[in-house]
Amino acid sequence: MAASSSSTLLSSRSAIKLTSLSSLRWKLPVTVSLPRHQRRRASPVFVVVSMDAKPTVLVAEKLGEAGLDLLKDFANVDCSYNLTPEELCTKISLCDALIVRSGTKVSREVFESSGGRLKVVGRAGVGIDNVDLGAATEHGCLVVNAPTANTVAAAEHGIALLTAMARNVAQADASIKAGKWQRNKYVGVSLVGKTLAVMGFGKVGTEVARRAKGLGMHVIAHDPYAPADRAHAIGVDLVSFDEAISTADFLSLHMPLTPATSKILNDENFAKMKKGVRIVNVARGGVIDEDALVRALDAGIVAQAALDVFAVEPPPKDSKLIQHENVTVTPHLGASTMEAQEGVAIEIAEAVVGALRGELAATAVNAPMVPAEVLTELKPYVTLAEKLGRLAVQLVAGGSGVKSVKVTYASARAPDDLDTRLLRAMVTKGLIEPISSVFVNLVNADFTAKQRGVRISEERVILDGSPERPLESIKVQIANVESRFASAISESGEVTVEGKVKDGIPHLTKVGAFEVDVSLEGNIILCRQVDQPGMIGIVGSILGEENVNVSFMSVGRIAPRKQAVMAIGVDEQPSKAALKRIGEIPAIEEFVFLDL
Ligand SMILES: NC(=O)c1ccc[n+]([C@@H]2O[C@H](COP(=O)([O-])OP(=O)(O)OC[C@H]3O[C@@H](n4cnc5c(N)ncnc54)[C@H](O)[C@@H]3O)[C@@H](O)[C@H]2O)c1
Ligand SMILES: O=C(O)[C@H](O)COP(=O)(O)O
Repeated sequence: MAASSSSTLLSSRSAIKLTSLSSLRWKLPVTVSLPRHQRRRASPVFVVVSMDAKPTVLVAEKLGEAGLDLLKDFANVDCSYNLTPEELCTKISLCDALIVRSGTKVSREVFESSGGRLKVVGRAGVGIDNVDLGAATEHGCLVVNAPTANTVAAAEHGIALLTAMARNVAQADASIKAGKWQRNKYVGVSLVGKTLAVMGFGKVGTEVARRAKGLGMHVIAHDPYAPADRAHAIGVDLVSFDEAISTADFLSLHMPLTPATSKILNDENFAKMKKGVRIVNVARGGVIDEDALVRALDAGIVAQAALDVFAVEPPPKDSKLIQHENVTVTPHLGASTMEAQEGVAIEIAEAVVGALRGELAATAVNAPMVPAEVLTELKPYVTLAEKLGRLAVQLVAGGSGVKSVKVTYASARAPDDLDTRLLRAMVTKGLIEPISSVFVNLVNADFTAKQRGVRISEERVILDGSPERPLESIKVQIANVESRFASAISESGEVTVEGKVKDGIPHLTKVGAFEVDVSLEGNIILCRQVDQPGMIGIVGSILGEENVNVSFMSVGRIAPRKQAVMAIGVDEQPSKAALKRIGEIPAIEEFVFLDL
């Protein structure tokens, strides 16, 4: 062993930026509509959808045909539009997945009403501000979105609003239809040479910037998280918020609605803008304080605004903002092109079907993600991690209360070359599922551990040698507990189990201080006995007489003729009578049956 590093990883994660990762496929454990006992036996990585139980997907807002066709190949699809919140809560308990656009609030009540059946929410679009992500995570429900298919549509709509606003297209159209011919009234402003500040330099913002440069505008951008070199590559300077809003002739908003961006354009910030600034918003209505915008329009600070999105949708008919003569509005049409809707429908249908199958598309917003190639390599270790968690918790004596768990990964890989989030989630699953009715998956593992007061720390032991395998061993230790099997307590005082993967099969290799070697298939009996000849035969023949098939046997001892721990892998659960007979063997000091 060359070095060791230690860290506590109980991080909670609400969202992951995926722009650069969209070509990868990811997987996670999600189980659909299976009875608990079947779920537990299923591979923790891949979903098992029972052949006679097709999942049900509720499509609550209109979705393109191509997406519906994809869904129908795999699931029962219920297209029910315009549901009231109450109707949605009633229906949801019969659904494994829900697909929405921006018009449906997926509230905490929806998750609570699902009774644990809802496993995936698919947002057919980008913004997930209508989905209660915290509640989804707490309920182990994966949220996926379709972040790329409507980017160009939104950018084109932003440019359409920009140009239409500058040339009063909507107002002039209304005027001529009202029988007027007002050429002097609708003199516009030119775009060429003007400064456009793109607020939020993500997917849509970048496409708007490209197009605006093509119109001859000087484009700057503000985005605290965007890399400057990406902006420079298309000739855009990243600037501070204050510089952006104070130097722009035009502002185009492209940031998400978050607590930090809510009402970010307010009285204070309108006061910093150039008099006569023009504003386009195809992001989210909530990023503007709408009352403050009306004041800024009335004061002439803002000359014009073009808005596709509103704090409340649809906005009240008598809204001063909507009725303002210098405001151009569209009813949240940014993503509404034939092409974008077809693309979004396919993108979200693939993500939802993939998630129901156990494959997590790159668009998960509330789960750690593990690339498929990493997962393939980690798969046997994932099983090992879960089984070690199951073994460790079953070794704890009732009433002890599991609070502090340490997982140690021994690997020749560099720390940043081994993503342990999936392994940690599976240890957590193994620790918690046998002692609760909670179904734990990659989405809710950290949350569930935290909620139950279980602190899981991780340690890396960096081994010398060639890092061909991702891991050499995993050790799970539970501190400050009594054990049902005293020999499982290591010298340092924790219930300790350790395992390795051999020929692709997870093995238990250490219990407490005793080295054993038994494959983690079926169930395990651990016995501590005085090391003496014939013990394997005695226990083996009792199990044989009771028709229990032994798959593996291994004896670990401290020294010859002293204490030894025998680990026996059994295919079936031995009867009480068989276990009693084993317990009655004089040399056996303690034993425990562990259900894997
Ligand atoms: N009107 C529509 O129909 C329509 C269509 C698509 C997207 N949208 C909305 O447009 C917005 C952008 O979508 P996207 O696909 O480009 O998302 P994105 O995630 O690719 O980009 C958002 C960018 O905003 C940046 N950002 C975050 N906080 C910020 C802050 N405080 N100030 C400035 N920038 C900040 C992020 O770093 C990111 O680069 C979202 O709000 C989305 O919901 C609307
Ligand atoms: O966030 C988005 O993707 C857009 O606002 C589009 O929303 P929509 O799907 O309701 O059109």
